[in-house]
Amino acid sequence: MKVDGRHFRSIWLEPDGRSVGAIDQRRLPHEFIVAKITTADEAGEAISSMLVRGAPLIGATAAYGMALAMRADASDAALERAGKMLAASRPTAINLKWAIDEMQRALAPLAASARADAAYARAREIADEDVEINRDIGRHGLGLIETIAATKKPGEPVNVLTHCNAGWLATVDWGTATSPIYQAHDRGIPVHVWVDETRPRNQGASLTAWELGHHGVPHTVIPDNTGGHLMQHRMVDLAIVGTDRVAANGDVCNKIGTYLKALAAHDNGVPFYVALPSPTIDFSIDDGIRQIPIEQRAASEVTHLTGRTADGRIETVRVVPDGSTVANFGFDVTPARLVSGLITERGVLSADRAALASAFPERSKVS
Ligand SMILES: CSC[C@@H](O)[C@@H](O)C(=O)COP(=O)(O)O
Repeated sequence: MKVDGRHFRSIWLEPDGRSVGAIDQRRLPHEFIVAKITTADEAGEAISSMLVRGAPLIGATAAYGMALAMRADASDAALERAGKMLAASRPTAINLKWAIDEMQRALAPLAASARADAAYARAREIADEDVEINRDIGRHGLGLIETIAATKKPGEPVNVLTHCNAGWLATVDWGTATSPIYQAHDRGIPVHVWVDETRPRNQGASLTAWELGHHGVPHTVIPDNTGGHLMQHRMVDLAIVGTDRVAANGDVCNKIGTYLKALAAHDNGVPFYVALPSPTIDFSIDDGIRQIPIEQRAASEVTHLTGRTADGRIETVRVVPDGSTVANFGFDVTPARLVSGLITERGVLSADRAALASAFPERSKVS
């Protein structure tokens, strides 16, 4: 997507053919800085520090991390070691494990001398496939927006609520939840997005708002607790969120607070859709609530806030009293019964085992 009129992906291979460029998402929206990742360890650190984040981008970064590892040492032991190190960088997004498995499956049968080139080629493919998948998610999700737009008065926007950042920054390009929105906007359908700020790290306020603004999509940032009120007053036509892992039964794990939005949507008859690429499906898990590991992050993400002062300095301030205990669960699970549908690259599916398995038979048999 575009940044100041110039097309960017969130991650790319640098012209030197070895190192990897990525937008440093910790600095947005205040500073647009490109980071260079030159080793597998740096790729792991980029994921755990959230320089890159969002399930599909975590997967693509891990794939490039495996390629960087193979460049340094293409032995069997290094292939195993790099996979373990990268897999430990964040626990919830299954795309991480998916990408590492893909890389190991492609590289293990090869002679060590052939592994580095093959690893860069497969990482590039994983990144390119993500772009195509997200484009297709947008095509399928567009139908949902078009149906609602047909019920509106001329010029009246379709109001979409989203949580966290499942935009192009969270993927390689297009985003998952945002892809239908961008495609509707690009076709001239009036869309307006309610952007949940998404405490504690504020991915909505900092990243989704930044992306939508750069693409010219009308949007309003709201405190996390606002969605229920908006839904009661018919100010939300549709909710679309992303996900870090979908269990085989259709349960959806996403950024903390997603479940509360799904409950409010259910109570108010607002359609609640989840957009996902197939690598986000974990067919090895049957019960999302019991089995998906939920990341717990540093207390400082809750106790402190970072922002720009009036004179342009970036500062971090404490907002919680000294001595208070805090909890920082990164994700929650929305039961499948609250999900109106799953927007995938192969169409909009019901959130259940049969629909997932029949749309992705090759994946459902593997795990
Ligand atoms: C297309 S991204 C889907 C999810 O990864 C996204 O909604 C999300 O929760 C991201 O969480 P984050 O902690 O910022 O990595």
